[in-house]
Amino acid sequence: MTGTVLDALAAHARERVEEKKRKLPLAELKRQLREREALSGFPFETALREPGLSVIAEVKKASPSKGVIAEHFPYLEIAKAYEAAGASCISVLTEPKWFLGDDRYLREIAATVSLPCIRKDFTVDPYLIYEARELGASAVLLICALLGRSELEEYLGIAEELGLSALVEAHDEEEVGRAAEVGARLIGVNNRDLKSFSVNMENSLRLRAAAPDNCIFIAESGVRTPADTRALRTVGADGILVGEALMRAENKAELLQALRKGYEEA
Ligand SMILES: O=C(O)c1ccccc1NCC(=O)[C@H](O)[C@H](O)COP(=O)(O)O
Repeated sequence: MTGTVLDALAAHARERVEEKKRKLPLAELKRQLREREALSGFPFETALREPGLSVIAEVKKASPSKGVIAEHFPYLEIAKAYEAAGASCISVLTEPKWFLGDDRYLREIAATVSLPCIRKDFTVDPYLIYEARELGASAVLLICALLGRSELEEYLGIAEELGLSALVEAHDEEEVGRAAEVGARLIGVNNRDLKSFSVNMENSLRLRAAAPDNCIFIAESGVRTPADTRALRTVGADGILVGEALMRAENKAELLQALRKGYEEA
């Protein structure tokens, strides 16, 4: 990859969108959506508002930083195990090149489990939001580093219209401020530095205070121990987004329970 990883991911996402539009133009996708039942009640956000630690469990086959995480990848079984373990929501990667994700994984998981799912992708065009709805998602990820203020507002508006929640991801104070200004109700702070790939929990611990008290605040990346969730509670975080640690855990229920216990003990 040349440039930053995020630049490469975004450039490839733009190419994917053009290909998707050639296969199914946006007007036709919108027409198909009009025939579907409206999504009401913002199920993703509602699940995250439950008391206690909210856990968004990620179905993640590979990543730019770790390469292949799961050679054997029974994605439906993994999603069902997350549901049985008591996760609040499921994150499904659909980025195909570096995360080895697939739209099909999202469609099938959303149709199989009763937990709300977020489409984890690099949303660089409204098409991906409409498509997320068509695939059965209840939420999309909007990354501040990829979207200017007006795009963030526009994309949030589209998500809202479709009944989808938007998890707005920030890495620093400026991005948290921008997320708050555009009215994001769900703000995620990523602990992974996308240039060095280093993970530092301090990022979400420090930035909680920069986000509005009444937003749902999610710590993303590198969360793996009860000590992490204990520290997150002390700063007032509401939830976590966990990929690798849960993917590698033989007993997902045990890890999830331990993470919740750490949070409750704080
Ligand atoms: O995971 C990566 O290597 C990565 C690289 C570049 C951009 C994004 C990346 N990850 C996306 C995520 O947000 C994580 O999958 C998610 O927060 C879970 O992280 P983890 O628990 O550390 O697997």
